[in-house]
This record gives sequence, structure tokens and C-alpha cells, in this order.
Amino acid sequence: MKVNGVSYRSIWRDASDGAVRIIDQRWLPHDFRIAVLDSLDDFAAAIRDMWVRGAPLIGATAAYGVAVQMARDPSDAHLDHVHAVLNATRPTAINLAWALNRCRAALRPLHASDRAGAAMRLADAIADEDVEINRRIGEHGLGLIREIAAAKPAGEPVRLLTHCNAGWIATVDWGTATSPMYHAAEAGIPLQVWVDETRPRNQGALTAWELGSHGIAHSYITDNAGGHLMQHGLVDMVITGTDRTTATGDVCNKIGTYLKALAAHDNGVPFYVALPSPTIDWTVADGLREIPIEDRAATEVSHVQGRDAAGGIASVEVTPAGSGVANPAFDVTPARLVTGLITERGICPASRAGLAGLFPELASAESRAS
Ligand SMILES: CSC[C@@H](O)[C@@H](O)C(=O)COP(=O)(O)O
Repeated sequence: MKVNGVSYRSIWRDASDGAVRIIDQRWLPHDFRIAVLDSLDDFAAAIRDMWVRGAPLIGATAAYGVAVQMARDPSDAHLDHVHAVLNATRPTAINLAWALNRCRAALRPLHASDRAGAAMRLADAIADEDVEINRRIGEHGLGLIREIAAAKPAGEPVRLLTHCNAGWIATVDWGTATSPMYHAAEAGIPLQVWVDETRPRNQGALTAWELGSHGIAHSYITDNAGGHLMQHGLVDMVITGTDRTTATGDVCNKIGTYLKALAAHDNGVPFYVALPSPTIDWTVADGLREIPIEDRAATEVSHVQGRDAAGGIASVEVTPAGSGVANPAFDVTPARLVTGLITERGICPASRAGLAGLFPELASAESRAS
């Protein structure tokens, strides 16, 4: 997608020098900076400390991390070491383990001298596949938005609510929850997007930055505003992303998603989740009990980062000295609260049968493995 009129992906291998570059998301939406990832420490820090973030982008970054490392030392021992280091960076988004396992399984049978080239081709393929998956999610989600628009007086906007940033910078391109929005905008359907701020890290500001860059009307709202807006009939549909969805359709996503799903359920507002297939964890049946929830630093809650009056980026403390702080970063929305899953193969109910119907080969591969 575009930044100041120039097309970017969130991660890419630069044709000029072969280096892996990322949009360094720590400074957005205020500063657009690009960083090079080179050492294993760089890749691990980039994922752990959220220079890159969002489940699909975490997976693609890990794949490029493996590729760069295979050019340095293609041994079995180093492959296992890189897998272990990167896999330990963030526990909740399944795309990380998915990408690392895929890389290791593809590289292990190869002679060491063939691994560097194969690893880089695979990382490029994972990135390209992500773009295509998200484009297709956008096409399927567009159908839902069209239906809502068709039931409204001409010109009245479709009002969507989204949580966190499941936008193009959370993926390689397009985004998951935002892809239907970009497709709707291209189709000329007027939109009004309610963007949850998503404390503590305010990823909603990233979503607002993205939508603003593409001319999509939006309002940045506090996390607690969504229920009120739904009660007053001001939300036609909720679309969120997901960091891990179980084989039974439970959806793990950024903390606060569950409360939005409850409010949507109470108010009869459809609650859809944009789900790329690499985000399905076929090994998990009960999201609430089985998905590890990332416990992040207290400073993310006690402090807020933003632009100060002098134009610099500053961090200020909001909690009183001595207060305890807890920071669970994700929650699980039970499948019963999810109206549907928008995947690259179409929309299905949030259920084992729904997912297996769209992805029979993945569902059966898992049942063979277990
Ligand atoms: C397309 S991204 C889906 C999710 O990864 C997104 O909604 C989210 O929760 C991101 O969390 P983050 O902690 O910023 O990585």
C-alpha cells in the first residue's frame, strides 16, 4: 500500500543490496522510518520489541531471519538455533511457529550448500503468499460490505468498527481486517470506520494512519466507546484480525476484542474475523485454555508514547508511582460470538466443520498427525 504516494510492503528484500528492510513501526504514526535487519539479534529484537508486529508480518519476518542466517551458517545446528531463538520471541501469534516450522521442514532435507538460496526463495514465497491471501480476504469481505451498502439509502456510508491494527503493516500488504475496506473504497462504497485506540500500545493509531493515507473516512475512538456506538445503531459490522484461531473457531486477538464481540452480540451487530489460513492452529480445540497469552511489559500500560508539542516523540507516565500494573496482550473470543470467518477461500462459520469445509487438506493433515 502507499505511504506519501509511494508503494511499500512492510518487509522487503532490497534489490539494490539484497538487505532485508522493514518499516520500523515503533515510531509510527508520527515518524516513517525504515530499518535494516541483519543479525539474528536484529530479527529477534524486531519481533520481540515490535519494530514489526501483527501475526502475518511476524511470520514473514521470521522466514527472512532464517534465510539471512542460512547464508551465514547453513548447518543443522544453526538452523535449530535460529528456529529456537526466533520462536521464543512472541508466544501468541501462531504465524511465527507456522513460518519457522515450514522453513525448517523445507531446509532440513537439503544439502547445507543449497540451504541459503532455498531459504531466501521460501521467505520471498511466504511474503508473496501473504499478499495474495490478504487480497482474496479483501474480495470476500467486500461481498459483505456490498450487502450492507445495498440495504442503505444511496450514498450513506457503511459503518465498520475495527480493533487493533490488522492493517497492511500488520501483514506484508493489504492487511486482513482492512483489506475488505480497501476493496470497498476501490469499489466506490462510502465507509466510516470506527478505529479503537487499542490500549496499551495504541495500535489503532496505526490503523488510523493507514486509512488516512488511503482517504478512507474514520474516527479514532476510545476502547470503551464501541459498546455505546453499537447501542445507538452506529455500527453495521465489526471486522477484526486474529493472532491465532483454533480448529474449532475460537479467535485469539488483541486484548479487548472479546469485549467488542460481547457488545456486538448484545446489539445484533455482525462480528466478523479476517482469518488467513496460516493463522489457524489446527492443534488447538479450546482457545481459552490452550492458547498462551503474551504477558507484556508493565511500562506499556504505565506509559504512553506520542508526539509532544515540540514535534518530538515522547513517552509520559500515566499511572501513580507504586501502582501495580498487569498487561495481558491478547484475549480469546469464543466461536459462539463470531458471526463468520473471512478467509482467502471464502467465508465460513466459526466452527470445526466450517473451517474443515474450506480447508479440508489442512484439517485432515492435522488429524493424521495427531
Ligand atoms: C493482521 S494482524 C491480526 C492481529 O495480529 C492483530 O489484530 C493484532 O492483534 C496485532 O497485535 P500486535 O501485538 O500489535 O502484534
